[in-house]
Amino acid sequence: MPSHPSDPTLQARLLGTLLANLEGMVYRCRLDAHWTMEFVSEGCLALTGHPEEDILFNSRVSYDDITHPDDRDLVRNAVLAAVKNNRRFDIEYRIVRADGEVRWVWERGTNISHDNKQWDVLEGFIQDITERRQADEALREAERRYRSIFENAIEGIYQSTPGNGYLAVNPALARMYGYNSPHDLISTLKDIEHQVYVEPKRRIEFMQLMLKNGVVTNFESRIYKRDGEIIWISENARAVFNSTGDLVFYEGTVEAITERKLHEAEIQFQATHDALTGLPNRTLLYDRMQQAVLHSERYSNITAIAFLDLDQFKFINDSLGHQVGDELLKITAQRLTSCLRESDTVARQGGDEFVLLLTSQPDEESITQTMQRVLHEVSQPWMANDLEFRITCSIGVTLCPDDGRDVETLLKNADSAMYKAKELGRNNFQYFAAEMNDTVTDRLALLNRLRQAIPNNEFVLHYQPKVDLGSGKIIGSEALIRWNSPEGTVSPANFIPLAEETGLIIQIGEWVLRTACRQNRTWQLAGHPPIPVSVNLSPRQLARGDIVELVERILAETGMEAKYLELEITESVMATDVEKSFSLLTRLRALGVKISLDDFGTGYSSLSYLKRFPVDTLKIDQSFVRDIATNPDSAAIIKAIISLGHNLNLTVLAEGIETEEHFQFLLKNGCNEGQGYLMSKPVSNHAFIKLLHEGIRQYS
Ligand SMILES: Nc1nc2c(ncn2[C@@H]2O[C@H](COP(=O)(O)O[C@H]3[C@@H](O)[C@H](n4cnc5c(=O)[nH]c(N)nc54)O[C@@H]3COP(=O)(O)O)[C@@H](O)[C@H]2O)c(=O)[nH]1
Repeated sequence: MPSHPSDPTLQARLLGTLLANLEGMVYRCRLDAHWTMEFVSEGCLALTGHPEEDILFNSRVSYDDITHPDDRDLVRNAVLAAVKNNRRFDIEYRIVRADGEVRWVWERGTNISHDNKQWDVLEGFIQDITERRQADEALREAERRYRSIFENAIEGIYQSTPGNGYLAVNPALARMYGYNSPHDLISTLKDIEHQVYVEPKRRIEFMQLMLKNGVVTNFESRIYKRDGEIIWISENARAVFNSTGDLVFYEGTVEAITERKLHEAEIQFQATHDALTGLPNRTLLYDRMQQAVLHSERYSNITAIAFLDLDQFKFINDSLGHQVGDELLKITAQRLTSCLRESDTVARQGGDEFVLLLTSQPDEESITQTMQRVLHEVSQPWMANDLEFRITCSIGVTLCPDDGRDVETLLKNADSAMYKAKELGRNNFQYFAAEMNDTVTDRLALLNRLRQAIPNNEFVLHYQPKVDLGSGKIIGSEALIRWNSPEGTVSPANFIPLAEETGLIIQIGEWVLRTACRQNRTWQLAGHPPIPVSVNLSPRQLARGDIVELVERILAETGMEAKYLELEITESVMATDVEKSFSLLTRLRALGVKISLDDFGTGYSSLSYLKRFPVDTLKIDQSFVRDIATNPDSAAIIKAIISLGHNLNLTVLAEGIETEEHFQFLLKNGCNEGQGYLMSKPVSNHAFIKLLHEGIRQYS
């Protein structure tokens, strides 16, 4: 028969079972100096390591002894306070077990009323909570660590709400965004989308990515700092959901990447721009051209590609030095840029070649106007070494889609048109025409043949007499090269510029100098009246700097006296590297060689140099002579040159005299000497000897 729950025997047995199996110790003790135990449950041994009988009535050890010395006051104060206030006490403290191990315990108890008035009695329960305390401590430690990371991280850390505000940010993020403290940031930024992101749509993209993937990685954006400064940041973040799957907040890290971005931009810029001029380079040009071609095709508008080459740049670079050459390229880059719209592109193709990309052009007229502007701007004077210079350019223009629909073709066509512009006297622009491509092929073929001309003995010299205008007597000769190529005679006007461009002129010029001196000496040895021979000196020959040695060597080789050699240089040679030219010409003069300034009046050199430079003769350019009758300006210029020359004690020679009228005008105005078809065209060596003997027609 089952016992009734109120049966005292049953209750005692249940209580005994409970006490025996409790993890901890039930006790009854006196509130005295030793916490004298009157009763302890079976758990005493497990808790303290002491058997019950050792503790009861302090037989071997008191509970006060077991209490950790550092915690005894704490325990006593807590118990006394509770007793005084008639409350339960509830304390955590340490005990020292029999084996010396320190354990944390949790004690709850109360003062109970009883008949003995000698001492108060406490009843309670003491439980080992060491594991929990350790777990709590570990948790607190972990929290401390994470807080330290949060507080001291260099990266910004945040939690933000989908509602556009911040829940928490660390000091690094506040600093990064220019705020005094995390609180300052959180209370100011209530609308992340507009207050933080420079492009507010980035916040929307951020949220969309979160919705789709739950994370964003390396999410790079530009953001406003508190003072309005814009910086680049990179975010790594994740969405945090609650147990029911609702989005609670986003949390993530922020890295300031402005420096990296600037560095990347710098690298990108370097990869796509020319280091000297800062202009887009070939890579970027091709890219933009490709886009422009597509645009032209889609919207049926014109894209113009202009290939521009500086005239005489190589000469300037060689003679004035690379620093001046670089300066000129930079100035040209600026001038070109100033002529175009922002949407157009000026690129440096390499060397002294530039490409202009003009998009969405309304018509050819507008392109023509731009090209005229470019020619004008490029030819403006510029200063180097305190000297004023001018340089011109030649431009080839091709149109998309009419002349080509791919980058390579368009550039090739523009290049061909540029060569045409060079051929037509430089300082002009030409639109591409299909037949121009043949010209480029022809040029390459010509160059190949030109290389073989000296070894194959294909050059000869012709001579044009120089005549004293007063007496009509031949007083000199100009050596002019002729090329009897196997394919026919090639005019020097066609191959000299090519030889100049490619440097072949150095070899050719040396051949001319040697041949002219040798033949002149042969005339003299044959008993013909000795007259000087003039040889054209290319700017490149002078720029090399060894011309004096070359002339000396050839004079020695041929036995010709220096006074019979005249070197014709152009004005530009004199005006480029002034000191170098001055020194070379002075040394040539010292040998006894004469110097004449060819094509005078067409260049830009300062007249002050004329006074200083060792020059003997001014050769009035034939373009002025040709226009004597039709252009009063030309006539006036001729008169001025004659007067200038005479004032400087120079001989003045006019070239290109083709008519009696030219002759009379020049004679009347005091020009000393002349050259031209009226007297004689350039003739062969043999024919010239004949002229020397027979003389030419007498004038005046
Ligand atoms: N560096 C070198 N340049 C040279 C050399 N030989 C010639 N050249 C240069 O080539 C250009 C063309 O020369 P060319 O066809 O020989 O023409 C010369 C004369 O034939 C021409 N001329 C002379 N008189 C008249 C005339 O009355 N009318 C007319 N239309 N042309 C005429 O002028 C040219 C001479 O020019 P210049 O040298 O300025 O005195 C030319 O630039 C030559 O310089 C060479 O060996 N080396």
